Amino acid sequence: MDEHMITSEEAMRVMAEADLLHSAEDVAAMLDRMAVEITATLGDKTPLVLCVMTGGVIVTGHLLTRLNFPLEQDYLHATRYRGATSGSKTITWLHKPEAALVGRHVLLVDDILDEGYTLREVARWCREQGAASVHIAVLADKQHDRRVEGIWCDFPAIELVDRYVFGFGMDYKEYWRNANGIYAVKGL
Ligand SMILES: O=P(O)(O)OC[C@H]1O[C@H](OP(=O)(O)OP(=O)(O)O)[C@H](O)[C@@H]1O
Ligand code: HPA
Repeated sequence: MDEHMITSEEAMRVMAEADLLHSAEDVAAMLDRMAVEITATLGDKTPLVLCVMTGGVIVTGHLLTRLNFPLEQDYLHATRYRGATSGSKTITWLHKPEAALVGRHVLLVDDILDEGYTLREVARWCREQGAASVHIAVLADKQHDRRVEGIWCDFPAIELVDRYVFGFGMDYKEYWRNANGIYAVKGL
């Protein structure tokens, strides 16, 4: 068993003890607002929306149904936590988009901006590929002073306290990405 894995019984206990920070209704309202802001900025730019897998999959799906303008969709997979609750400083690319980025207005969509290593590297790579612009949208923008230099967020849906969170795409040791809301792990 992977050192970071927990049993489904432990996963049940984590959920039972967790604090609900934002309900599904809160999240929906914040995504509505985010979609309006993205539309104002990118609605006439036919952006290429890139989902940052795995965590970005749920927010990307919910967001896309709120964007009523022409866009293209692709995905990438970059990871640095790999099931742990603290990450390495370097990211591992597991998949790069098929779509050409040259001259495109790219919108990166991810679940959480935490220390920022992941999105900083992904954004740097997009620019290196020739993107005309790179915007970043995240469901959760965690508030603390450990952010790396050179990262930004154009469209944060929710500002979060500095706790380890799960739900709506975010995992606790690979569980509960499916939780319909944002929860904080007890004690973390
Ligand atoms: O701002 P950072 O401190 O870099 O952390 C945020 C990143 O960490 C998580 O991905 P993870 O590495 O867990 O990959 P996964 O989505 O495939 O689980 C999350 O989905 C973000 O991409
Ligand atoms: N929860 C889940 N995944 C994460 C977090 C978090 O708080 N920070 C970075 N990746």
